[in-house]
Amino acid sequence: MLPIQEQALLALADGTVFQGISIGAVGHTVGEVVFNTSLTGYQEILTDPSYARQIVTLTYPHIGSYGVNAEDVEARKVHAAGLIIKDLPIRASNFRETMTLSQYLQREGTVAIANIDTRQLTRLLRTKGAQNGCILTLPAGESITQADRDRAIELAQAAPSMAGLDLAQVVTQGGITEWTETEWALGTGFGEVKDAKYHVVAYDYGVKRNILRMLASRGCRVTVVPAKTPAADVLAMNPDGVFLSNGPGDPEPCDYAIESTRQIIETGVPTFGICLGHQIMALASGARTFKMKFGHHGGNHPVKDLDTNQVSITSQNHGFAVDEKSLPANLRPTHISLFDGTLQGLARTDKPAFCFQGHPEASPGPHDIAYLFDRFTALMEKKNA
Ligand SMILES: NC(=O)CC[C@H](N)C(=O)O
Repeated sequence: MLPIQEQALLALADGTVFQGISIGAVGHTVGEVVFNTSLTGYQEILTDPSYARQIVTLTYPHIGSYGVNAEDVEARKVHAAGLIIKDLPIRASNFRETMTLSQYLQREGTVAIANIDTRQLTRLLRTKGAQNGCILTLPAGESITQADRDRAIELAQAAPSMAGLDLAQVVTQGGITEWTETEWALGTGFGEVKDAKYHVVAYDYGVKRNILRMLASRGCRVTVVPAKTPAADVLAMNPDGVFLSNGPGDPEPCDYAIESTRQIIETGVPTFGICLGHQIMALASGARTFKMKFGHHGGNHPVKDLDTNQVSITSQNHGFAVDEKSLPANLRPTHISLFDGTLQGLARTDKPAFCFQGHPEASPGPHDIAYLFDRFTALMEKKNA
């Protein structure tokens, strides 16, 4: 049960205002309002660093029913700027639960709103496109005035646009760390990589832990390095492969990442990029990116492998995409979205480098396309043979 039911407003930059109840921290938050269609995984979504400066609307109506635990996190803290849901169940129940979603949001200082007609909101975002918004909490029991509404709208309108924002350098970790933890399994929990076969250097632009775990589960010892690490420093570590992580914001202003990626690919070291990493690899190869209308966020996106015609149901979370018309001759499309035909995968024809726009580590989501991790280890195997 919630201790106090503070009220809350959700205002969009276009002037639309929704009224609901506060289920998180007191105060206000601003960010780009996006919708995610995943049925489960609210804790992984909240902690995904790619959601920095974004307020996430979950379209599944009941959120919070299994509470939160210490394991289902993709980073050490909540990165989403806020949360919008329809219904917070009165009771959370799960054998792994350590606290309720509401307690967690309060502890993390995350402003969140419930009792919102998320269908209406999602249709609005789908028709008009993603836009900035503000969640403003207000004391319980007091009537909400027009001045409160106007204040929330003004805060939404004053928030910076996502286009042009380099957020990778904001969320990247400070130092160099070694990652050895493998994937979680019921009964055994997390494991440790033993007798690692490959050494991978992973650029952290806001990396999700499950990517590192899936690499570790495939025999990789992973050295995680900050976003601005020069290519020369990475190459000096003698990696078998280099990984370019997911991350928040617009890929285009990340010139340091684009330049180091260009240099690394040039040397012929096997390179794999996911999401922001995919966009960085494309930019480093001479392609362009653009801002999508409302992006792809969810766990039910069909993607076609153009080499095999196989369709995978994938997890997605991106607001930018690579422009197919801008591809240079040495960048080959390997996957497309069956939702809107946008590019989902690319491979260099001249170097052992490939990338994927969606999330093969799908945490949460289906693992149909986890074969991309095996493709990466196969490239390293071939290089070392
Ligand atoms: N998940 C990601 O890495 C997102 C990449 C980028 N920030 C986008 O929105 O397109």
